Amino acid sequence: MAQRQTSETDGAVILEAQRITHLYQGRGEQGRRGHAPVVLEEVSLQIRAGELVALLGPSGSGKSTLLRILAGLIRPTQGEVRVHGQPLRGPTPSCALVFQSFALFPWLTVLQNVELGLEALGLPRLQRLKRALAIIDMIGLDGFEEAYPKELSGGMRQRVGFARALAVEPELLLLDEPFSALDVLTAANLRRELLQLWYQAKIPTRAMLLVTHNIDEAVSMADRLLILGADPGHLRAEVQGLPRGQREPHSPAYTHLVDLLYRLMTSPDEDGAALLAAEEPAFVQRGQPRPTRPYQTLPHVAPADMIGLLELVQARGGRADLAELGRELQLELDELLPLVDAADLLQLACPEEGDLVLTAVGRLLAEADVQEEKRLFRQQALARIALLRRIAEDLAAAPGHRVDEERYLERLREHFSEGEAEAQLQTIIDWGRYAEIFTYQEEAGVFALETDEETEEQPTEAAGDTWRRNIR
Ligand SMILES: Nc1ncnc2c1ncn2[C@@H]1O[C@H](COP(=O)(O)OP(=O)(O)OP(=O)(O)O)[C@@H](O)[C@H]1O
Repeated sequence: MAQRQTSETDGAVILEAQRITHLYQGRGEQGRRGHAPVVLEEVSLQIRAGELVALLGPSGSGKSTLLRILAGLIRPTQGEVRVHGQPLRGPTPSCALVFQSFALFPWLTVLQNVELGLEALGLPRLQRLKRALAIIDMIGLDGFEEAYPKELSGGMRQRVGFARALAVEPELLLLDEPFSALDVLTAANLRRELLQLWYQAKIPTRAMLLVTHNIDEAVSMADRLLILGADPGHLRAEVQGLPRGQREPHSPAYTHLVDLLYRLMTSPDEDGAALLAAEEPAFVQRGQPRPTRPYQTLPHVAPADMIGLLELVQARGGRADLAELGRELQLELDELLPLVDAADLLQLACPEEGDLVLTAVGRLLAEADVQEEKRLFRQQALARIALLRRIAEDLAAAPGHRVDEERYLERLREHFSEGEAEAQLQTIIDWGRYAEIFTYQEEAGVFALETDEETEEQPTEAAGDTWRRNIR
């Protein structure tokens, strides 16, 4: 592909975020003892003319929130965004967003959807129409001007999303996983066409910031990569991309960078910049130390899925390359990382130099029958997951061996948003049920100990025995 024509102003800072900290003071948080989870902490970055920057990070690390802050859609709790040195006070035509979900108005035609973005610019009707038609043509939607979104394939809908954003001729295009809802081939086509338009300077966009979960996408597109860590979201490392023209998949440099990124992303507790610098100083620009993690965060995965991954690794001799696993299973980072994170948290496997390596218990579990699998999972879960252990201990001590979930939700809400607190509890429920640590009565929102016929006759003592038997 042709290289992007460079311009005199390449390298000039278009947008700068200074020490952005954000707390969601949403409906769920108001009035509750002043607690609101910190979503982003002290994030500073710059986007310069001429570059495409990828923003990678685990699910929930605040990538979308950061993008919305940079677009002027959300005002950060602390810190400031500046566009060409001027404080950003709200949405600006200089920065346009493309969403993963396309976000089109179904009752408007393609042309009307694209024109909509131009209304805010206050252009006369004829000029709006001309500009919208030109961009529709350029983005490959010629002939579909009067079609409604429901008549279009996913790929074409996203073309409308791009056309709408590009119509305002933004200097900075903010892309929130724009290819992740598309099938593999459509995504590859759209990526290539976008880069072509940009490299050939057919669009006036001067820089792009791309949020992605796909490491291959990031390595093949980005000039620079920003890696966010979670709990709370912070900038872990800044990594130099490969020079354009040297990004052929499977080339040694490409594979090396992919491996490094997997390594970084699967070691959330290590100092990102230090880890990479030891490995490849030329790639690393800077990083920010991890803020202290306030509370154990569970990845939202089903135990069976994690065990499936362990079995696959075991079938390969107990060690497998994460990048290869991801590609083979067609799992993007937001799907693969939580599985790796769960296995690591339970000490069933650990990430090591871009590979996933089973621990001794992980190997046993991967080879075990269902009952033994559950027993080992239970053993690890009770040893490693503080909240599960707490519930198990409370159940053993509680009258009737029943405990209300509200007690734990209250605590979780002090550390997470309302939605995330509920999601954390749901994961605890899924893991605890799978491990047969407790039963959960959904309607009453109550945990109870596993009982069998014997325990029903003598609920108090026998149920305690069941739990004691379970955790052995
Ligand atoms: N409107 C909101 N109100 C309250 N909390 C929110 C809101 N939007 C996001 N959050 C929380 O903020 C955190 C960061 O969310 P965000 O969507 O920015 O992360 P992300 O890195 O983009 O995640 P993903 O990769 O899953 O899209 C999450 O814990 C999420 O639950």
